[in-house]
Amino acid sequence: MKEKIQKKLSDSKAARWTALFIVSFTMMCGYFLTDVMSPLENLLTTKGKVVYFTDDTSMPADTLVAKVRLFSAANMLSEPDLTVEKLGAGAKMQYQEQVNGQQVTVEKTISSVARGEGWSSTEYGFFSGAYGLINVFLLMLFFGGVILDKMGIRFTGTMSSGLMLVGALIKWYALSTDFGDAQLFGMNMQVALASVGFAIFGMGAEITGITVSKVIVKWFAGKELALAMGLQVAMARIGTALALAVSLPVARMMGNVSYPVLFGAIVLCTGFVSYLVYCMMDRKEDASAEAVRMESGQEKEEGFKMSDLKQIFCSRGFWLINLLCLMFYAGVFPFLKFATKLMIYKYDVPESFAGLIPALLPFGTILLTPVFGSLYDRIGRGATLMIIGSFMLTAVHVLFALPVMNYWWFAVVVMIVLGIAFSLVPSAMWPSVPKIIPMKQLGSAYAIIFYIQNIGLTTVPWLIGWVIEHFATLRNEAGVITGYDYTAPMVIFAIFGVCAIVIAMLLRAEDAKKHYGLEEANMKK
Ligand SMILES: NCCCC[C@H](N)C(=O)NCC(=O)O
Repeated sequence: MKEKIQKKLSDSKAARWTALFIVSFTMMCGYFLTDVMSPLENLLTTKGKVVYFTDDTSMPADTLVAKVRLFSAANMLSEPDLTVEKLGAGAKMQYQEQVNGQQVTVEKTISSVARGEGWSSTEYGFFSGAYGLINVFLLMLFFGGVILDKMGIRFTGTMSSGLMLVGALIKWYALSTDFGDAQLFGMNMQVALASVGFAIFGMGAEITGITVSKVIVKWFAGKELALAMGLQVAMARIGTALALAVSLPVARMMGNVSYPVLFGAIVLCTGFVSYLVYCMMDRKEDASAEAVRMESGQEKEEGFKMSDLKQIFCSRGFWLINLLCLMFYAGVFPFLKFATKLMIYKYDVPESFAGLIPALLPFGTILLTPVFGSLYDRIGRGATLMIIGSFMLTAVHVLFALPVMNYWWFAVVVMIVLGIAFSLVPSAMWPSVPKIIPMKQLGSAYAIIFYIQNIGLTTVPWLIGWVIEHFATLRNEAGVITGYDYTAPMVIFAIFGVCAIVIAMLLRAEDAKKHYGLEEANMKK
């Protein structure tokens, strides 16, 4: 009689792709919430109500009331019974506006009215960077990696996806509440509390990120690893793209910035449940792997020891990946936080469409990341792909910094190029880590990379918010904001790109010396 040969659950194609889909869904929900506030920068940084017109322009409500009153007085019309509170969808307004140097009377219809929160650009930058606050300053990402290697995938992922949910709910509470002039930690109470929520969420999101990376290596090592990682990143990008595309329309429709966050929190609940489902599969995979080990008489793998960290810290290739990740991602994710407003003020895109142009970036990566991942699996050239991606990132930011070509279509083309760069580097970088660091230290290795990356995700939005407030904001004599000049912030982003190029080249040289195999295919023939 033929003996039954034990197989691991992950040897089944259907099982491993199902596991991938489930954990990627959890991550996608997290990415949605991460960027759900990015298209709301203009609304958050406007004080009082904002009026949206049917022709897709917007205006602070008190400015509109003043203009309409002035128009009525100048035209000897009876004083309109108009206050900011009375403005509502469907109302028709008449006032005068300068068009091509001439005063013309315009008639507009209000499509919706939403409440602006009156944050400063610095406050918005602080809030956006708060994502990595606990990860960086309380070293939680580092400890998260150690917890992952010590306590395992099921415990860590359940804890971290729960933390994402708690953080999202705090953020929603902060944004849906009017705290008046109350202060917390010497800051506007709403900004401070929303930042605390975002920091707790960010801790959960990043620990979930390293857990999901380890899950994928566990199921796909020696198989379609880069394709699987590419697909996971692609699904995550769907979350980012949806956030960028739907957030502002939802906020406008509901009249308040808190609703997109509430929607994100509900989505996250489903992500949490899907991780619990994955935990059942993970248990089965462990049981089947143990049966295979027993049958083949293999030694049990030694568990993670703190001394293993030394091996990680001593690898030059590992540090180069860290630095590349820091610089490359500093030029992408923080940029997305400010990109919608850039579209409005530099490229003159109507506010309701402005989020769609940055949304092209993640949408493009949805297709391309798995394509490049599969390319890396089959033909290799990982380090080269990273160099090309870094060149493209730099070119994109230089083009955005130029004071010319301020056309919306140009912004679209440049954003597509950024999408290609943002597919090339992640699809080659993440699957390269297991070529440098062994499996049992992988949780800690990914955690350290994410930790260093989070230093950028935290401090770069602070820097850019501050630079926009002090060097990019244009005001008239009365101190009223009239526009923005984005040259300085975009030059800063371009510098990150240049650093990424240099580091990616050093990484390729190191690979040639140490034979990590970054230029070789992942799939064993
Ligand atoms: N906006 C989400 C930030 C997630 C950062 C995360 N540490 C990460 O790098 N994930 C991989 C990726 O390419 O998104």
